[in-house]
Amino acid sequence: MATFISRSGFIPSTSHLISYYASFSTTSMLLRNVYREVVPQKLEEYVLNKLRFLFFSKVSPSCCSFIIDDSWEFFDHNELIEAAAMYLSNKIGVQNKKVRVGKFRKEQGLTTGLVPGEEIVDEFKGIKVTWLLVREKGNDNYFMLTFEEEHRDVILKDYFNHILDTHENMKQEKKVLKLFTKRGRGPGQKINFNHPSTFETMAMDNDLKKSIIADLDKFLSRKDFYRRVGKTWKRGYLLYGPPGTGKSSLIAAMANHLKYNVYNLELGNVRSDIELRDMLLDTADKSIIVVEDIDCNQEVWNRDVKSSNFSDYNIPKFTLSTLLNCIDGLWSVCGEERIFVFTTNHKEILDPALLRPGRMDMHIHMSYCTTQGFRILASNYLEIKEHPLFEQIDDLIKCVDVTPAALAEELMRSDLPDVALGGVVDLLKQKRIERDTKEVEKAKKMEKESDQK
Ligand SMILES: Nc1ncnc2c1ncn2[C@@H]1O[C@H](COP(=O)(O)OP(=O)(O)OP(=O)(O)O)[C@@H](O)[C@H]1O
Repeated sequence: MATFISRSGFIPSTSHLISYYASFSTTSMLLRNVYREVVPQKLEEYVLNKLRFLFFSKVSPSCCSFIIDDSWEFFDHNELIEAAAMYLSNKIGVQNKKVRVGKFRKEQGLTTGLVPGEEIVDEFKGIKVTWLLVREKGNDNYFMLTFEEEHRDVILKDYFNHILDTHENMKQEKKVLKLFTKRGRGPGQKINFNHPSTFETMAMDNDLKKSIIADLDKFLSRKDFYRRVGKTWKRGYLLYGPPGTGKSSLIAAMANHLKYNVYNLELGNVRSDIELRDMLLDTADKSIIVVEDIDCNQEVWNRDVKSSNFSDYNIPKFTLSTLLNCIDGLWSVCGEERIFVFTTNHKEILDPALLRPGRMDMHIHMSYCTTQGFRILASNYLEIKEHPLFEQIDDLIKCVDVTPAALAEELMRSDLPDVALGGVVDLLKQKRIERDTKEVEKAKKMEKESDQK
């Protein structure tokens, strides 16, 4: 058992101990208040910063430091500052007792930041790098990173590139996507693009889905390749299939996957080659440029009709060749990282120039729903993987043409799987009756025709 004995050998009583403690805590509170009154918080931060700075600079003779600031007289904004701030925001952890938090218009979710005086220890290729955000009176904040001198080259060449690349990826991740609708010259309409479609929610053949994702990822990673072979860094996809098979949904899934903005070009109102060129030039890098239902404007797509022949103001005055030349020619000199998507319900009537190899890199057939596709829809809408009605639905889907859109509409009618799937069975049976009736009528017609012969 512990005993308290004073220097004089006198053992203090409990009441003495309590009164000592009370007077000690009152004195310390008083001193703390006086300190707060006399030393303002900003001064305290300043002194602590200075001490940390001195400690960091003198931490070891084999250490060296880089400063990342924005006071370069003859240069514009130092991009490394923004990149470092975002890079470090991902490294902030429980060891950081004070953290800045913000929400910014162009970013999804919250953003965290380092507070002056706080440090972060990062590791790159086994090298320890210590970061400190420093606030100096009258100057902007700057970053100081300290590491062993022998790694100077790796830090300069590889570490900073790693930070810039990570920053670029993080920016893409946090980006709020935009949908631009362009009808001719001018900025057009711009809204936030919040389409929920992703490759996961797309009801389509799994192998096709994987091959599209692989193609997009390959495109993203081949910047140097395109440069080396002297080709424009762009890719074209032609999506074709009946209405309601998910062409628009697939474009949204591609945009969400790539984190690209979407430009929806409405070509119906474009009056001249120049207007078309301006419209295309007005689109930004890292975007998907969409022309939907290209089969709907036959005049536009017929390459035999020369634009100058049109006198009627209501008829579009450019041809498919103009569009294709714009895409091929324009971006070979001034654009990069663009995806072009054309959609059609009738591939068979498209101008062969568009279908020529090299024009649209990938032709994607969006087909009627398959049994595999239906499982994805059931999982999306009802959150179920199995159900006794699935077998019957599979058999019916195999023998009728039904779009994912029609099935999705049926699945939305109820949250109860029995009810929603019952509706799907009724829809498919109805489609089977329609199909049988059509086949009977067709057979009768053929019989009649052969009788007449
Ligand atoms: N393959 C699919 N996977 C998941 N949902 C789909 C799919 N196809 C259609 N849908 C659903 O049906 C709706 C309509 O589909 P969407 O507009 O993408 O079809 P579309 O082929 O572009 O039609 P259109 O040719 O008429 O423009 C979508 O919002 C989505 O809910």
